Amino acid sequence: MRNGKQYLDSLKDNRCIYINGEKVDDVTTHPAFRGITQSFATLYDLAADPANDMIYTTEDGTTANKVFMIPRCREELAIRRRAITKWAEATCGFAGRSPDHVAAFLAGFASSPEVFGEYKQNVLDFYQYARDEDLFVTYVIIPPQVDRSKAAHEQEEKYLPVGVLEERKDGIVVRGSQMLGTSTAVSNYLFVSCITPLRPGDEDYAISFVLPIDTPGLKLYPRPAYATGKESTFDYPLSTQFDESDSLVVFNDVFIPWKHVFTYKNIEATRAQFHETPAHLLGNNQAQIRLCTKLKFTIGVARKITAMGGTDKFPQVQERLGELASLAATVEGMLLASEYECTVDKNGTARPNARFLYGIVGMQDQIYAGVIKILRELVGGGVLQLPSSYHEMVNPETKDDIRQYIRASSVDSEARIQLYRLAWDIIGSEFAGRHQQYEMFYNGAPFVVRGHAYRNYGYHEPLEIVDRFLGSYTLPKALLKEE
Ligand SMILES: Cc1cc2nc3c(=O)[nH]c(=O)nc-3n(C[C@H](O)[C@H](O)[C@H](O)COP(=O)(O)OP(=O)(O)OC[C@H]3O[C@@H](n4cnc5c(N)ncnc54)[C@H](O)[C@@H]3O)c2cc1C
Repeated sequence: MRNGKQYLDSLKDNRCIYINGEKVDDVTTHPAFRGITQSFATLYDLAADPANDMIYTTEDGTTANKVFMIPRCREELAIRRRAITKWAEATCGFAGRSPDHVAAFLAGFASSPEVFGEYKQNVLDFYQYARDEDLFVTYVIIPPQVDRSKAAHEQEEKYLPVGVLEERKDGIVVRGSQMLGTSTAVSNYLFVSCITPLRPGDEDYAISFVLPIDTPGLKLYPRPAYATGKESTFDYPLSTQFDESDSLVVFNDVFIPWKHVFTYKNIEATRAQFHETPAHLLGNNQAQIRLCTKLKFTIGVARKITAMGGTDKFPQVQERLGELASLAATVEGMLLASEYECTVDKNGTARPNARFLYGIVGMQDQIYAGVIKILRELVGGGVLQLPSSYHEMVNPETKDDIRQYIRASSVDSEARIQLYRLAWDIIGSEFAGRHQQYEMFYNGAPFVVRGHAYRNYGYHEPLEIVDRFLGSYTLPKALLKEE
């Protein structure tokens, strides 16, 4: 189990990241990444402290972080959920790609290694290595947006999505790009593959591999950072601490040794790694645990704001709070149902129930947007009736006005501004806007996630009920005789 300092030290390598016209020298000190690296360091400290109950004994007898656990029964899913929740609470659910997300995919891969055929030992070895070293692995599994109506091999140039350029005795060389590496800039390893359906002819893109972030030829181009230029956590509590960054990832002829290859020019294995193993289920289970915490946090902010402004006494406001409660409870209920109704597969891995898990995944964009809309409604213009920064709260020429007019009857000016600033970082800042985009797309476009819900519902039961009912009546016998 590594601690926060060891995590920070592990980031000081030769990674190649360009932002705002410059190459980043050290992500742990650069203003765009300093906040999030500190936050992730806190997660590692938290996990390393036995008091937080995040350490388990692995099947090999070593000790590791529970986020890497392969759950074998319902109780182990619950144990894993409690560990993931600890991390989610430390980031208020606002770090989508904390290290537990891809750890869940790796655990899922390693639990069904046969899916990887001749590369299965590579998968097992890397899982064990990542688990035992407590590595932070991120992923890019979506081809870049160029022309979505065309297959990978039909794009106007061969290496737009990442593909095999050369096969060598000791490994492969890949070229191209992939979107959109959340937290990749501050992680240790990257898992690269393609989760979107591949077609015959796409074999060069039907690959999966891992590589260290500082591999020569790997370049990251992050979007603008929301922490940059924000001087104070008091003014932007989430932007300054939890902006995990999203990067376009470019592979300029990158060498991958065979030991790091999981699937190779194999369309079926590249699909099956996600959906025949429990990887997609366990990864999405982690994502829903995080979402649960985020919704609880957001609802807590709404509850506090309405109490502070005295609006919670209005029945109309209570109704809106009730709506928030229903939305959050639905997510939590579906998460727990997926755990309760889990099944143990042929390899002895507990798989969260797909009907409930994908049922909620398919609604996530609407639920999150709904929660944000209600919070917007409840805060009114209060989130904009704030000074531009904390400076006005301390400047002798302005502080008395601020104290006098930005207040609530129950708390002082500072507490009110602090809470409303937080609300703005949830609903209105650039960070907030990106989070709406994240919850809508991180798992695929809305039509994709609802496709998962459709495919995994299990229609035998409803069809049986309908057929039984239809079978209970026919045309009147007398009429049939007349025919
Ligand atoms: C904040 C954020 C973080 C992300 N982090 C990661 C990450 O860490 N790793 C990673 O691999 N990916 C990540 N992604 C990428 C994410 O997986 C993709 O955004 C997602 O798969 C959807 O692809 P797209 O954005 O290219 O949208 P598209 O697939 O281009 O879809 C955009 C819209 O076009 C329409 N459309 C497109 N194709 C079709 C079709 N076939 N049929 C009907 N309508 C269609 C739909 O209206 C759809 O909503 C992230 C995305 C976001 C926004």
